[in-house]
Order: sequence, then structure tokens, then C-alpha cells
Amino acid sequence: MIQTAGLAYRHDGGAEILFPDIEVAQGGVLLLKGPSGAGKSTWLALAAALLRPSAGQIRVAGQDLASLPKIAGDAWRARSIGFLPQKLHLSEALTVAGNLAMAQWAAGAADDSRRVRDTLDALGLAEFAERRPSQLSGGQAQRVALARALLLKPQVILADEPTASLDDDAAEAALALLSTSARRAGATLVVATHDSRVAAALPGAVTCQIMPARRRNKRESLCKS
Ligand SMILES: Nc1ncnc2c1ncn2[C@@H]1O[C@H](COP(=O)(O)OP(=O)(O)OP(=O)(O)O)[C@@H](O)[C@H]1O
Repeated sequence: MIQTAGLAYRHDGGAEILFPDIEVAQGGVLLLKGPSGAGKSTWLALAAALLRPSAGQIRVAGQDLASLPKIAGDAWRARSIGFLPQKLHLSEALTVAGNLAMAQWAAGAADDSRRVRDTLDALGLAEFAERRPSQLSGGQAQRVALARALLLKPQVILADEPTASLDDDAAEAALALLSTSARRAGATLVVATHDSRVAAALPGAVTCQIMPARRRNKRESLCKS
């Protein structure tokens, strides 16, 4: 479950970004839309406890994040959040399987090569386990990053612009895989995007518009389900 109320954040030297109040049930899908620079990535960083709000409340996967100390936040994130970043950050020094093992190690989880294999298998990546990231297509590399995000069975998956630079067919396949994987894992899925193709691929999502304050119409609701 994700719940926010009166959430706001001010970057150093920037104007305060005001976010709409959001409520998404555990296992639900949240689509965060909004123009470039509106604050979508900032919202994801707040939901991952990478940033602390300047005002308001945010509760993610049963944890109140507004007042969570940094060290507790790091441990909570490792347990609870799977992140699919726009830049995939796969290490070329490691194989595909090694990249997943590295994610286990970084989260302080026990080394579990069986889970690495099973996760790669579930995403149709078994045959690529011993390849380096540069030996994969863009879509395959993104699937590896999704496998890494799912590996530790997170309660929430945060995906930042998952269809950027994908053509229509690849974007449709990526979104289908993302939502099927999240549903199977019982995880809440959050997709932040300004790609208008995404809404059609995520029927039933709670859709919230992140909007710079100067462009808001006070009577307009910024979220709908
Ligand atoms: N570290 C930072 N320091 C100062 N300002 C920042 C910082 N990071 C982001 N901003 C500003 O905060 C605002 C929101 O940025 P954010 O990256 O969250 O937007 P976005 O909606 O994700 O944009 P895009 O779709 O282009 O990725 C922007 O005006 C941006 O310039």
C-alpha cells in the first residue's frame, strides 16, 4: 500500500514541488504522469526513502517514511523496494548472473544462486546468465534490470520511464512483463512516465498527474482510478 498526504519536496535552490494525495492498495498499479521536470523522479526518490519530504506524510509498504532515519531507510529500501531505473546501471565487469548476485550482496542478503537462476528463468533470461551486459540487446538488458529489481521479492516496484527509447512493440512487451511480474509477486507497481503509450497498457491503474504548481487548476483532481 502507498499513501501520501500533503507531500512536498524542495530541492536545494528550487521551488517547492507539491504532490497530489495518492492512495494505492498493495498489489495495485500507480501511473505517475506529468511533463518533464514536474517531479516524477523526485516522487520515486521520496517513495524509496532516498529523499525526506519537506512537508507531508508518505507511507510505503507499511512504513512511515517521513521521519525514518537514513540507516533504517537503507535497510528498509533493500528489503522492500525493487527499482528499475531509466539508466540500467548493469556492471560490465560481471555476468548477468553476477549482476544479480551483486544485488543480493549489496542488500546484505544471503548468497542464493538458486534464487538468481529461478529469477532469470522466470523472465526468460536463463540462456543469457553467463553473458556480459554489452552482449545483450536493449530489451534484454532491461529484462535483466527487471530481474534484479524482482530478485529480493520487494513489496513495491518503482519503474522510472521504462519505455524510454523503446519502439511500440518493445514498449508493449516491457509493460506487459512488468505488470505480470508485479502481479505474480503481489507487489505494488509504480510507473513514472511522460510516455502517452503507457496508460493504455496499464488498465486499472490509479493515474496521478504530477504538475508544476503554476499549471495546476485547483478544482481539478490530479488522481483518478
Ligand atoms: N538534485 C537537484 N537539485 C536541484 N534541483 C533538482 C534536483 N533534481 C531535480 N531537480 C529539479 O526538480 C524538478 C523536478 O525534477 P524531476 O527529475 O523530479 O522531474 P521529472 O518529472 O522526473 O522530469 P523528467 O520527466 O524530465 O525525468 C525539476 O525542476 C528539476 O530541475
